[in-house]
Amino acid sequence: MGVDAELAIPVIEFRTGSPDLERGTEGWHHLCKRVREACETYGCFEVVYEKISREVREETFELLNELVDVPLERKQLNVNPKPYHSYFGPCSQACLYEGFGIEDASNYDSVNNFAQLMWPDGHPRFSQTINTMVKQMEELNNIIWLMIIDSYGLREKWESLMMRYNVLLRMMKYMAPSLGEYKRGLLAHTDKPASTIICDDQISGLEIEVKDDKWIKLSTSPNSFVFLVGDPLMAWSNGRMKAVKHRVMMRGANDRYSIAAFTIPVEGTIIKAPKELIDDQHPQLFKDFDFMDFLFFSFSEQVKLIDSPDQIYAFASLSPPISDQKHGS
Ligand SMILES: O=C(O)CCC(=O)C(=O)O
Ligand SMILES: [Fe+2]
Repeated sequence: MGVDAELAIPVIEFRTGSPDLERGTEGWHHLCKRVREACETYGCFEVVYEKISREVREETFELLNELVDVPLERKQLNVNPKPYHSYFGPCSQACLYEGFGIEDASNYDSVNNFAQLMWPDGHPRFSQTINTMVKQMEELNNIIWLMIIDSYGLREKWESLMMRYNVLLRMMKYMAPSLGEYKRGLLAHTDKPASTIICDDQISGLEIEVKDDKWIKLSTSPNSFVFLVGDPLMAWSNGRMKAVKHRVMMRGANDRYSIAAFTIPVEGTIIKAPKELIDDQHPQLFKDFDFMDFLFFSFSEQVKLIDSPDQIYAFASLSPPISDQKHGS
């Protein structure tokens, strides 16, 4: 169905140096409320975050341009047994898409190892810039997660609630379609990592579903990023937040470049809704589950026929749901 040009997702500003970013201030609580509302209503928002400099951002995209020119046999060295962590070239399901994966990319050595696979003589500027970019995106993600925790009144417990995670960086290119075409760049899906921060080069293409088959196209500014709630964060919130269905659709003469910082909870992490988010009005929707088991499940052959947003229900839903009273904590 159609793309609505009128509707837009919330834009939330995190102003550098502002007291609003100091935990506990009135401004902080106001931002927490806006973040929570956006995550519950849309499952995403645009965040204006100038702390990540335009220079680093522009250089990141220049480097991504260099990366896509690496010979295919080198690109194919980017392999990882974990789903969605490896290189994918254009294929029948996504003929415009190409993407690379760097696991634990806020760790310099991981980025450097990747760079050495792609460029046998190494590429220190790639390793440095990409690692800097990812560390700053991770910092942004941490602020947003803290806001989510505080927005549900769970401040006292934040240390136990904050999942430990690594950042999976994916660096992507979507080729421009033929003249006049409006063509799929990436299949509609909900994200399987806990949450995602996307940064693009202002060539639009990312669309989110606001209601059944009603889509809006996002367009970001050079200082903004898109935060997306993934299935595990939705399950953690006991269904209060929405895991947003999104896709990439390409039109026009320009290729699109984007990078995504995915939060991958560390091995052994159990996704479990805090007991404060379970009550009679909000019975527990999901059983506690191991994040990695879910990730492997959602990319397995048996699951291919299940629509992406339904996979988490197939994997972990409790039916009937159980309220706190019956379940205890
Ligand atoms: O490239 C984009 O804008 C979106 C990428 C995405 O949704 C994904 O890799 O899961
Ligand atoms: Fe996605």
